[in-house]
Amino acid sequence: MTERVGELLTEVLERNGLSTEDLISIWFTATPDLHSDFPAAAARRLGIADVPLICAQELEVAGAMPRVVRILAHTETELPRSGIQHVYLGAAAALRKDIAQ
Ligand SMILES: O=C(O)C(=O)C[C@]1(C(=O)O)C=C[C@@H](O)C=C1
Repeated sequence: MTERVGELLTEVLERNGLSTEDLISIWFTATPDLHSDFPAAAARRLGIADVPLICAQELEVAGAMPRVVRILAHTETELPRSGIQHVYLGAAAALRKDIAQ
């Protein structure tokens, strides 16, 4: 979990030209089958220490993709909404083919 969440956060920051200083808060969700750690702990291991973080469980919907951590990050940015890169790694790219980069 730590490695993959770190990878996702790093991609979100890099692809949007952001640094950890631009982060206001981050909301994580994990599917109900993930129990090894809090995604927020992975963020702190990346040095994101002074940012409010929250973890919640994704809805348990029949047929939903298992083993997914989602991040909703609130950030400072000059980018217009159309310029924001939405990051879906691996199989998760199938979840939002319309916005996954
Ligand atoms: O964007 C995702 O990760 C999705 O799985 C899609 C979607 C949605 O329908 O918009 C579905 C469930 C999640 O809680 C978030 C968003």
